[in-house]
Amino acid sequence: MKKRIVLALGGNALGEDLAQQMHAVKTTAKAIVDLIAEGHELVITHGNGPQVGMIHQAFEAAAVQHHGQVLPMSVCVALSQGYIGYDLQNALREEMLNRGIHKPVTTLVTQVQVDKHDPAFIEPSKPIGSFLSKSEAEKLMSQGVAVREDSGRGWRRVVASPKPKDIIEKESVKALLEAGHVAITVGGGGIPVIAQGNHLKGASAVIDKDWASAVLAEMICADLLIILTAVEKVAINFNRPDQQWLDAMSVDEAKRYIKEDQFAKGSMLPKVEAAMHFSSSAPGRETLITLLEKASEGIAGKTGTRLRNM
Ligand SMILES: Nc1ncnc2c1ncn2[C@@H]1O[C@H](COP(=O)(O)OP(=O)(O)O)[C@@H](O)[C@H]1O
Ligand SMILES: NC(=O)OP(=O)(O)O
Repeated sequence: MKKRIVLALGGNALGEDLAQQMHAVKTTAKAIVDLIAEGHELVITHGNGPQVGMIHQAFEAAAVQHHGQVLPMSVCVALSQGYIGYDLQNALREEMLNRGIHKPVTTLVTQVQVDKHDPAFIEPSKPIGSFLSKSEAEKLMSQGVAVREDSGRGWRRVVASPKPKDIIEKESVKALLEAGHVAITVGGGGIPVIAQGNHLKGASAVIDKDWASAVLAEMICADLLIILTAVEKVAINFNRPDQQWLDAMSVDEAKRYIKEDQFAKGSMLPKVEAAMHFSSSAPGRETLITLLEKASEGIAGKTGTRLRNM
C-alpha cells in the first residue's frame, strides 16, 4: 500500500567529509529510489553534525584571518541544508533517470521554530564537527568553547539543541508532495529560529534531526516515520552479553526502557523519544528504526524495530 513516509537519514548515509558524502549519497539514493519505485510518497530529512561543524570552523578561521564576523550558527545550518541537499537531489535525480523514473526533486530551505526559553540554550549538548584529541579539546575549553566527550569516540564541540516547536515551511512541504515532488527538508534539524512578532530571528543552535523529522511527520500527516541509522534494530542491554534486539516496542515499553537507561543519550535516546512523539500523535502512526539498506524490507515488516502506540 502506498504510504506517505518521512525518511530521516543518519550520519552513515552522508559520511563525514566532502569525499565521503559524494560517495555515500550514491548508495543512499539507490535505497531511496527503491522506495519511490514502490510508489511511496517520500520526504527526505537528514543530519548535519559533521558538515555544520566543518562550515562553522571554516568561517571562524576566515574571520580570524580577515578580522571579519563569525558566521551565526543558524546561517551555518542554512548552508549545510544547501550543500547536503544539492548532493542528495543530484544523486536522486541521476538514480531515478537511470531507472526511467521522472519525478522532480526539491530541496527546501526550512526554518524550525524553537522556544527562546528552552533550557537547552543554557546546556549545550549537540556534538558537531570532527573528533578532537584531549589536548585540542582542552585548548578550546580554555578559550570558553563548549566541548564534550562523545560516547567514547573522542571529543567534540557541543552546541545548544532546543526542541522543535513548529515547522515554518510545512505548507510548502505539503504543496511539493501534492505536486508529485520528492521533498528534501528540515535538513540538519532545520534552521533554528525564534519568533519576534512577524520576524524570525536565527538562534545559535543545531536541532536534533530525528526530533524535527518527527514533528514534521506529525504536521504533514505522514503514515510512517523511518529513522535510518547504523544499526538494523534497537536493542535493550545494548553491547552487553544479554543484548536483545527488538522487533517491536510499544510507547509504554519505550517509556519503561528509557527509565531503565537502555538508550544512550545523544545517540539512540533522541531517536526513541522522537519515535514515541510521532507514534503517539494519532492512531495508526508508526515509526521504524533500521539500516538504510534495509528500509524496503523494514516497510514490508521483515526487519527493523517498529514503535507503535499499542
Ligand atoms: N539501545 C541501543 N540499541 C541500538 N543502538 C544503540 C543503542 N544505544 C546506543 N546505540 C547506538 O546508537 C547509534 C545511533 O545513533 P547515532 O550514531 O547518533 O545516529 P545517526 O545515524 O543519526 O548519526 C547506533 O549506531 C548504536 O551504536
Ligand atoms: N542535526 C542533527 O541531528 O545532525 P546529526 O544527526 O548529524 O547529529
